[in-house]
Amino acid sequence: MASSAKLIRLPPLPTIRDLVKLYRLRAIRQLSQNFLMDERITDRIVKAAGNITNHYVCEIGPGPGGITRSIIKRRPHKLLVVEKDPRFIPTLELLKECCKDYTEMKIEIGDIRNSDLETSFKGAPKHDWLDAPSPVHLIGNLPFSVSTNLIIRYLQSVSEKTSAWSFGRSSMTLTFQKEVGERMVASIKDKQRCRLSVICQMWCDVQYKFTIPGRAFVPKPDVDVAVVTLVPLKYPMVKLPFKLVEKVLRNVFNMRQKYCVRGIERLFPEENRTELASKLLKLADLDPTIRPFQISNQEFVRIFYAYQVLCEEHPGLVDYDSRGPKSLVVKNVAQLS
Ligand SMILES: C[S@@+](CC[C@H](N)C(=O)[O-])C[C@H]1O[C@@H](n2cnc3c(N)ncnc32)[C@H](O)[C@@H]1O
Repeated sequence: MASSAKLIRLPPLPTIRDLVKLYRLRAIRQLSQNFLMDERITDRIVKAAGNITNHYVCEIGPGPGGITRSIIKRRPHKLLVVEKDPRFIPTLELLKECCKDYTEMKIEIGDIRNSDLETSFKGAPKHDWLDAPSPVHLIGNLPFSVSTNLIIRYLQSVSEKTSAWSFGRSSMTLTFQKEVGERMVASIKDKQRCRLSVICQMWCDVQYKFTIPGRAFVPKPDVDVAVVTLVPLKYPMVKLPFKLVEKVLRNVFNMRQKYCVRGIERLFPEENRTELASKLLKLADLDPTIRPFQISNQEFVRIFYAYQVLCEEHPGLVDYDSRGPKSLVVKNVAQLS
């Protein structure tokens, strides 16, 4: 890799002064623009993604192109960069020109949440889910404002094998606020364990790679940043609809400090709550007095399947939402009897 990197002539990364003067650029707070200008760090992020040479890469939020340079040095076959801020077009066009002999680079100006990754990577080989991970990779120093929301969407796509995961087990190498990264990998009894930990671990092998100190960014954010990789599991821990799993976790973790039975009760209309919660716990063979963060992934799987059994017995439960209007409760109670 080191020898091929030498052959590539990339323009130098614009300095901060360049960014301000040439592009009259000011980091926009709403777009979470905190730039990485240190090549050693951007190289390390890309290295965390594994082998990308001749592969298909989507970079989310390239900004002035620090990580983009590190990606290009590794010569992917195709590189799609999705950036919301059009002020970066000239810098990105320059990079596109430099790598055109070996990497087909496409610049998409828009919101990553509207990007159709399946169409963008049309032509990439489709791997069987049980094969080695696919040659499609998502890499990004994500805007904090969208990162958690985006990872939930991507996990749903992983569970449904759609979007980038229609090509097989595509990997993600993304940055998060340090505390969010710690939550994603938190295991049983860890005080950081929450809904996000379990939902990530149901479908992916999640690894906290390293921490980037806030001072490495321009402008410096108030927090440190985690680089996390997620590779979909060959055999997901659960084979149930994403929405069901998400709903159970949302309710159980709603009462973090209380016995788990309290959160489980919220899955059921008030009138039948006690009876159905105790039935679920019996089916799942779970102690009602443990707290949500003390529940292992395997035990959560038993809870999901027990809830599924109850939903099949009482179809009205599927749409029941404890936050919903009272009328919904009455309707569901009627269906339960
Ligand atoms: C934290 S900065 C990182 C920039 C660059 N990758 C780096 O490491 O220096 C986040 C980038 O994402 C862009 N961005 C923000 N929201 C976005 C969205 N919804 N879709 C695509 N890009 C977005 C911002 O304009 C910004 O360039």
